[in-house]
Amino acid sequence: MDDDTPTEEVLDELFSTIESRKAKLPEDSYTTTLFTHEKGENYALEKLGEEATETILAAKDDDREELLYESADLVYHLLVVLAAHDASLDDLREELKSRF
Ligand SMILES: N=c1c2ncn([C@@H]3O[C@H](COP(=O)(O)OP(=O)(O)OP(=O)(O)O)[C@@H](O)[C@H]3O)c2ncn1[C@@H]1O[C@H](COP(=O)(O)O)[C@@H](O)[C@H]1O
Repeated sequence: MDDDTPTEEVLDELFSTIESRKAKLPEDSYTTTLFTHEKGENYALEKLGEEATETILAAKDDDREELLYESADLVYHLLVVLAAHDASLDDLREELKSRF
């Protein structure tokens, strides 16, 4: 990811990186471990659940800094799971927009 990426483009840049990792599976990538773990998709789903729990605990503790940190972990793992199922960020945007 590029440090110069405008803040409003961060999610697109992150999702694009995740899709690239899924296609190329570079060895030195945490994202690759989520796509290739011996436990299969369960590993990424477990991580998603852990990050959701950690986000909830941060909110319960009223710890704003920790809430933002864990929310970022949660969103990253959610995007990996969406990519694993060939769902895109635009698909997610459309779903959200359909609820307006
Ligand atoms: N946004 C993230 C991101 N958020 C969280 N994580 C990783 O998710 C993991 C979270 O796991 P945990 O909270 O359980 O922490 P842990 O350190 O693994 O501790 P354990 O519980 O496993 O002992 C950590 O290893 C984090 O590094 C992320 N890893 C990568 N990204 C982005 O993905 C891009 C590609 O990363 P690579 O695939 O590694 O190249 C990077 O440039 C980042 O922008």
